[in-house]
Order: sequence, then structure tokens, then C-alpha cells
Amino acid sequence: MIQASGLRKHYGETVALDGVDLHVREGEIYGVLGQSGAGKSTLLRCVNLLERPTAGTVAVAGQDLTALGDGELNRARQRIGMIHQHFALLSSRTVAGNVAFPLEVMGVPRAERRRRVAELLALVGLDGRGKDRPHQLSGGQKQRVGIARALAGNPSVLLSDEATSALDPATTQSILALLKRLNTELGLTILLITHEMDVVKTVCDSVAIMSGGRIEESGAVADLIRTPGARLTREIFPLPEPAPPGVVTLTFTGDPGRPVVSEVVRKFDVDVSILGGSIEELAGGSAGRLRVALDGAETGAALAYLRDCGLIVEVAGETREGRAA
Ligand SMILES: Nc1ncnc2c1ncn2[C@@H]1O[C@H](COP(=O)(O)OP(=O)(O)OP(=O)(O)O)[C@@H](O)[C@H]1O
Repeated sequence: MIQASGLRKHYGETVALDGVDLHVREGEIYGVLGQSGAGKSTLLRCVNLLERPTAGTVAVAGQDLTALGDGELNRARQRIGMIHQHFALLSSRTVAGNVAFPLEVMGVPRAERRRRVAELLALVGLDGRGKDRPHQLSGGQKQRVGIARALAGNPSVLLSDEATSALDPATTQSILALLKRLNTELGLTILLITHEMDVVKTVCDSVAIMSGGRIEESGAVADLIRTPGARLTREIFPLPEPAPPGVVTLTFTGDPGRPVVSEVVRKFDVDVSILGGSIEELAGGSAGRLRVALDGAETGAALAYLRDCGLIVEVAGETREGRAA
């Protein structure tokens, strides 16, 4: 749905994007995670060409935006909604007036605008709040107005620029739940940028980790977690690094369906000490990482058994290895 290739963006001497390739599939929620200055906002603004990249191409829904003239680009942008960290609402307009704004720009007749605005406000849970002014709303409600406005043109893609960064944790969760619902019900493809791992954990199907204008790691969250050595896994399930030589790290996605650790102890001449670990509920299901020390005559056979059970097994100091379930 979104295909960016070889994106570069220079601001004078500053290289904000240093050759970025991004592939967002239709219907997924894709998160770009990175610290301040990593280039996330620049990437997002290059996707809808609010910023023209210094080099590279961007295609959305098969249309190469970088090849379009201004008129065609404006029409293409109507199919790309955007929401912002600080909501960017017009304080002089009512809630309904804010949502109606893009419809006015598109030349939608008044009666149709009213119908559409009412529909959009109901969709984001703001039924009956159309006459309010933005200052009468909470942060979460303001972001709901921002989302309704972004959906006015029936976009196939929604870009989210740190949309939950100004919100408290409970409100963040309610806005993420709304985005997930819109993704599922409308088939909306969502590209969001964030510096919060919790956002990635809660809603993202895929992720790119950015640093210094480059993508360091990208892919489906479930695939990355099963990739030995992935940075995403280490950040979601932090454990002391590096592990002492011989210590074993077990990573798993989904429910193993049986108590594999106690099975190993019963089946093999081996003792297992649990040194640390955690289990997280991710958008695509649960996943976990456990650090253990194995001691006994059948350690090798026990590790082979754990691999056969579908766990990713990494032994500190040995060559990385693992296999899919
Ligand atoms: N309009 C601009 N003019 C000059 N430099 C810019 C401009 N926009 C971004 N930069 C620079 O580009 C780099 C990447 O900035 P960008 O805002 O894309 O990062 P970010 O990951 O979104 O960070 P933040 O979360 O703090 O916004 C930074 O060094 C920033 O100073």
C-alpha cells in the first residue's frame, strides 16, 4: 500500500533520511519506532510529500506521488489522512466545523457535509459533541476529532504523527483501541510514528526501528521476535546483556500448548534455573523471553527438545541459532 524506496532528505548539512526503504502492506498497522531526531517525522512527511524528498520515490496505492504535479498530488493526498501529536484543531471552529473543513475544501455540498460529519463523529465516539469548541474537550476527545477529520475524505491510508504522545496512558490505550477498530472495520492501512514501545506492542503488525536517518531493522513483529538477536526482541523483553557464557535465552511466540520447561526437567537429566524473563501480550498474540541456566549430563538433548517444541534457543557464547515453530 505504501512503498518508499531509497528515500533521502537533506536539510543543508543535516541528513534527516539516509536511504530509507519502507513497505507497508494493505490493511496493516505499521509502526516506525525511534528516538528523537531519528528521522521519523521527516519520513512521515515525505510519505505524503508534505516534504519533497531529496532523492527516492514514494508510491501510495500504486501511485508514484513523487512523479505527480501539484494538482494531482492534492487529489492523491485526499486519500491519505493524517493525525498529529497536538491535534492541530482550529480553535475558532466547532468540533463539527473542524471535521467539515476538509469536506469544504473538497467542495462537498452542505447537506452531504452535515450527514458525513454526523457519521464521522459517531464513528469516533463523539456523537452529540458537534457544537462544542475544541477547548471544551479533553485531549483524547480532541484526538478523536482529529481522527474524524482525517477520515473525512475516505482515505485508504492514515498517517499518525505521535498521535498519543500528548495523552495519559489510559487515554492512549483508548485512542489505540479506536485506531485498531478503524483498521479492522474500514480496512484502513495505518502508518504511525512513535517513540513509545507500548504503542508498537499494543497495535502494530509490523515495525521499523529508525536511528540516524536509517532503518536498522524492520518486518512483521512476530517474525522479528523469532529472529535471534533482533533489537526489537531485546527492547520488548529486556534482560541483562550480554548473557554470561553458556546461559540460555528462550524466546517463544504464542502459547506453547504444554509446560515445556517442566517437561524438559522430567525427560532429561538436567536442572533448570530461571534467571529472568517476561511475557507480553502483543497485537498478534502473546510472546515471551526466558533466561535460564541448564546444568546436567543431558543439557544438549534438552536444548534440542526445546527447539523441537518451537522455541528459539540461544546459548550465550555459541553461534546464533533457532528455528521456527
Ligand atoms: N525543517 C527542518 N529543517 C532543518 N532540519 C530539520 C528539519 N526537520 C527535521 N530536521 C532535522 O532532521 C533530523 C530528523 O528530524 P525528525 O524531526 O524527522 O526526527 P524525529 O525522529 O521525528 O524526532 P522527534 O520525535 O523529536 O520529532 C533532526 O536532526 C532534525 O533536527
